[in-house]
Amino acid sequence: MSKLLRKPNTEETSAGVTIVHDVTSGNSPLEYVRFKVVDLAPGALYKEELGKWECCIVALTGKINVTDQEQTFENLGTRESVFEKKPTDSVYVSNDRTFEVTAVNSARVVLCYSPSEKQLPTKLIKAENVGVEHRGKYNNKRMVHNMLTDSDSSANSLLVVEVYTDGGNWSSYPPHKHDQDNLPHESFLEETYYHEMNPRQGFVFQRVYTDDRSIDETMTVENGDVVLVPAGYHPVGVPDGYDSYYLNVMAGPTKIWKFHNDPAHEWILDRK
Ligand SMILES: O=C[C@H](O)[C@@H](O)[C@H](O)CC(=O)O
Repeated sequence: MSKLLRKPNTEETSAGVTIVHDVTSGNSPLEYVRFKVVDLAPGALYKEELGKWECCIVALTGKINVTDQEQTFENLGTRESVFEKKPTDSVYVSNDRTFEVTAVNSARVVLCYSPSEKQLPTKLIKAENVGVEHRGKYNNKRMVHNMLTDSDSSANSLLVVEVYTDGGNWSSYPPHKHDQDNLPHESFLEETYYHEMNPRQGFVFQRVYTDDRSIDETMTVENGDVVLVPAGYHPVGVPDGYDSYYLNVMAGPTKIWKFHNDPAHEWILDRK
């Protein structure tokens, strides 16, 4: 199995708290992005001290309360399934803070991390304020929820988006990359993909490849899987009959999303 593909690896770490994914610099090739998926039983509490990391706490499904020990946000979350296809609530918590998440009902929480030195204010990113963007044409259509974009000054280095791609369509396509710290031409952002499928038994194909093909992995990605993108192009193809969801975390030395399309496939964008 590709080293870039992570299957769910559940571990109950305390009463009602199950870690489903925990991507760190210690167990991945990523240095700027950390990623965690946590399942919480009703009433369960997850607590974390952040150190020099900032974190976007996403109420992926279910309802949660979040506190940074100064502010408390209650009943966050808008959906029982990501395939309700509506934005959800998130909370940005900066470095050197401690946060607690408590489940109001059964909840899945996604924790998105990137390095941070300058402490910024904790911020509730309300679902109603999440930008919804429809991209693409022909069989390249997808819908994007922009939770933390590169133009959002709420975070130091973190970008978080979620993408919906209906069956028979491609996204993160034409293939693009952002693996060179070469602004203004291209930025260097590492990336993770957290995937869900509807129906659950579905799969997508995701390729991660570099110009020199030093990385060239084509993966069958299933519900709940994570794909790591340390470098390279990273297109996703969705079979007919299934809908794809993924949540992206991106971070790098500069919080600018300046990608470079694979020249061989950029013509896709020119179709009338
Ligand atoms: O670089 C960003 C990620 O590849 C996705 O968020 C991608 O941009 C989604 C899309 O535009 O299809």
